[in-house]
Amino acid sequence: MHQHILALYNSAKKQQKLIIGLMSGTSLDGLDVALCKMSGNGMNTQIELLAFETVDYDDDYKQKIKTVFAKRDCDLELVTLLNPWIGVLHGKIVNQCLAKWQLGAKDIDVIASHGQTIYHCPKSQHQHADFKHGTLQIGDSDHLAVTTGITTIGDFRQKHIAAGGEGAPLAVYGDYLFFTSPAENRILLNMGGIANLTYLPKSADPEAVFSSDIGPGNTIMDAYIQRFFTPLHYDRDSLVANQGSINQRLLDALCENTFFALGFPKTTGPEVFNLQYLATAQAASETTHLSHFDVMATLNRFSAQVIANAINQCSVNLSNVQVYASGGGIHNPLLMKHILALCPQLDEIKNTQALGINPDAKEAVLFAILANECLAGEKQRFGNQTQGIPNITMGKISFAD
Ligand SMILES: Nc1ncnc2c1ncn2[C@@H]1O[C@H](COP(=O)(O)OP(=O)(O)OP(=O)(O)O)[C@@H](O)[C@H]1O
Ligand SMILES: CC(=O)N[C@H]1[C@@H]2OC[C@@H](O2)[C@@H](O)[C@@H]1O[C@H](C)C(=O)O
Repeated sequence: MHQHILALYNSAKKQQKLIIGLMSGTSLDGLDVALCKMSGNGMNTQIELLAFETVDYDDDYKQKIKTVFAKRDCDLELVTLLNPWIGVLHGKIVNQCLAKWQLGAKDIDVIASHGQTIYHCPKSQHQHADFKHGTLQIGDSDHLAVTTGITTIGDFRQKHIAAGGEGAPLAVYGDYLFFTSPAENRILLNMGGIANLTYLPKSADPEAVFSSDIGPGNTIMDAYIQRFFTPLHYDRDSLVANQGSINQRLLDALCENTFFALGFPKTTGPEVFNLQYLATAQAASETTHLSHFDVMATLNRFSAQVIANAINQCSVNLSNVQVYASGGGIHNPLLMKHILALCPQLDEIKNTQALGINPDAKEAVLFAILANECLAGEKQRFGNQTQGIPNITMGKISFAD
């Protein structure tokens, strides 16, 4: 037996494993690195988040990725070069974190690497008869494995598409295994660049679980700030949006899109929700004259409205629903205030810290759970195939040598 197969076999049998989850999301802000102590699998999954870092990307990284990110036309040579470059860069970041945590490569069972999404196009978006859903993450796992000396599990989304899903959201798998509770119906809401949610019934009935992208979280607000408030990258503490007023005509135009009429599950990305999307809505509503502050106030409300609509749609006819939020959007006070105001049935929106997981680390932790399932999982029912949740394990394995 090959030494790495044996090592994986031994890891899979271990009572406790150390898995590093890596997430680099659509906001391009940095790499989230979550050191997870994991035991069990399936519904018995236990996680202790031992350490967490977001290692900010420098401007050079952001510029390089933005050249190809969510672009239909781009330089294929650059994509080819970025794929290993990001893998190596992520590997070096892991090495820095390990040094800081005083751990060595041998202490870690596996790395779970999401990679960097550069394009996502479900069929509802590309509408090409010859093709099914498509998604592309770069930051090759072989390069991560060689750079760190740690077996790396990556490229999680392709299996999901191969088995009938859209390649996202994958959060539902980890959410179901770790956050399901007989005490209450739960909505796990993540607000990164794109917002998504998972509904977890207290019955734990896989048939009733569902998950979907919702629409923009921070992505259009971030793009607007980066364009008009250089050198800011986002509207920290809603300082800009707070200075403007919501323009109802622009808000209505922003809400006019076929994506919102689609039922759950559905997925999207900055390929759709971007500055061009805003420009089209401004032209349609004759609001091109608005101040930057009013545009930001309206964009903030737009995100809140689509998020609140999704929560309300999920929780109709249900009592005892608690929402647990995560992702960078929880730090945007105006966004949180609007969402709560638009969901009158909710007394509060908690965050996943109340369930023991740092809300900024949640997505990275979720990929660690997917890797744990790839390694130690058994046949598990997660959800209903027609709800875009095929019963599969995900991830491709890269050895270090
Ligand atoms: N203090 C803050 N005030 C306002 N917004 C904030 C604050 N902190 C973070 N954010 C927002 O959160 C974003 C980052 O969120 P997060 O890291 O969850 O995104 P992501 O993981 O890249 O996205 P996705 O989940 O779509 O892949 C920032 O770009 C910013 O818009
Ligand atoms: C293709 C892609 O990278 N999608 C991301 C993105 O960011 C949020 C939302 O859109 C979600 O669908 C997904 O990430 C999370 C981790 C998921 O798959 O659950």
